[in-house]
Amino acid sequence: MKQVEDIAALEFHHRQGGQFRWITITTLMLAIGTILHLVSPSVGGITPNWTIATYCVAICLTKPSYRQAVGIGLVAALVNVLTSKSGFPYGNLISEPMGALTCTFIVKNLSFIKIKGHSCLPVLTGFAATCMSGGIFVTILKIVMGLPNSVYFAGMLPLVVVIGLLNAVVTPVMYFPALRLFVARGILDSLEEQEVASDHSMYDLKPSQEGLISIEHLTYIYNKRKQPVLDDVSMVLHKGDFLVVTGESGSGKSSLCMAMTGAIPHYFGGVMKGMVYVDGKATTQTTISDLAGRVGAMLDDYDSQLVAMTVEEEIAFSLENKGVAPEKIEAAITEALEKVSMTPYRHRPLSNLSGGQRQRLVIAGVLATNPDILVFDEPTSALDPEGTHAFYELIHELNVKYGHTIVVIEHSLEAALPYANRLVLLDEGKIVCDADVETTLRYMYDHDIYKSAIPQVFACQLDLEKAGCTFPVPWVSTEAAVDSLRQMKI
Ligand SMILES: Nc1ncnc2c1ncn2[C@@H]1O[C@H](COP(=O)(O)OP(=O)(O)OP(=O)(O)O)[C@@H](O)[C@H]1O
Repeated sequence: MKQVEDIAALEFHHRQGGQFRWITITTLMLAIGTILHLVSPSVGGITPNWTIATYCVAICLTKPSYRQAVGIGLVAALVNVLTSKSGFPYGNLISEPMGALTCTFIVKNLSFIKIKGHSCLPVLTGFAATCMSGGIFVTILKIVMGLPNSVYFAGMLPLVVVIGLLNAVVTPVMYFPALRLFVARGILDSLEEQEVASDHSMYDLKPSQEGLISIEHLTYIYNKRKQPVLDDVSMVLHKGDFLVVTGESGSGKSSLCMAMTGAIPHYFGGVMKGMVYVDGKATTQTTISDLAGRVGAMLDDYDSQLVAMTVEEEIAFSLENKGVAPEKIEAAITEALEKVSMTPYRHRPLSNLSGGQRQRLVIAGVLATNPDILVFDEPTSALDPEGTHAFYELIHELNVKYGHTIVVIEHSLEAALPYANRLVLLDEGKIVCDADVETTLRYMYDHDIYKSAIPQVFACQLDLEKAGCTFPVPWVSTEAAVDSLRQMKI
């Protein structure tokens, strides 16, 4: 395990949509391979195996998993079966997946072999995959067609090696222009970027502070952006916190929320520096689905999180999706509905629910897997004042009664702050204040940052203080103001 000296400098690159890149690139390369296969002249019966060369290029470029490699091999086999003039082309169905697996094995294990800093993978894969695939193909052909040993050993196998050598030349000849093309088009990272890219498995990553979520020197730049949306952000979320994050539009609140759920860096494309730890584990060493069991998120357009027909089906769907055992689903639905006071609506169709009830249902779906941390991105933007109040009462109960740790991204602070123990202020991607509610509100006022969001009742207290008044209790809510005035016997 490698030690990390400076976590602020540790990078993680991810290109959005990366999970489908291998399909795009392989399809394109195999199409080129098929055309070359059909039109290229053979010299003395010898021609490169274009299909293998092109899928080797695709595999070297996209580094697919072994399962994906089998898929690539099967597509290549189908192309070969359909275009082959051989007496028994069906051996391709075994030989091509084996060739693609060989290529993938080399890409995963021998990438350290370089000559003068240049990757040898295209040469190695071109040769080895062709020998493996060709060797298997001619062996099957010999058995099925009953060809004599002399033809097999003196003719077929040497021919496979010769074509392997040819492919060791044509594969790099295609690889480097293809790499330049895909990098120029923004589909692939350059080789230098890939060096530092998205593999942190070799690092020994541990948080320097204890907490449910520990964010350390996090800087994040979205793809095709130059400026970071989060700039050297550090904070710790403790068990039991009710944390409100606020700031001007575009200050990076949602991005911070995405970093806590793992969507940054795993889903959104971009460059992340620094680290986010959830339960002591670096998010770059965890998958989004693992994180979903620890951090439940409700997005601002929460309606898009609803997919089923009835309330019960909706929660069951979210549980099945997270791999919960069928025998545990019934009890988990009952418990989640109880927590959000939706038990009587269990069999209701979603179309019969109000906006607030739909939101409660999304929360129930999130709660069903019992995550410790709940993150809400602008949860009240579509609710009326009554709905907003009911929402915060519910979240408060989840916090104090059920022990969930809460993070809320919020513009309208009036309703949220009475329940919060911390208020974090973001400004242009930086945390400029992380303190108790009163301190952060005062900071906003004194530094003229997002002053318009300060609850009116607190702004009133600050104006009265300017006129020389002092109060025993900060007016973070109307109730607190009344309490403060009562104590003063006014
Ligand atoms: N997927 C994305 N790709 C590129 N840029 C993005 C992406 N998402 C957000 N941004 C940019 O990042 C910056 C911060 O956005 P973010 O949504 O985190 O801020 P915010 O404080 O939540 O804003 P708002 O209150 O308006 O929702 C903005 O300039 C935004 O345009």
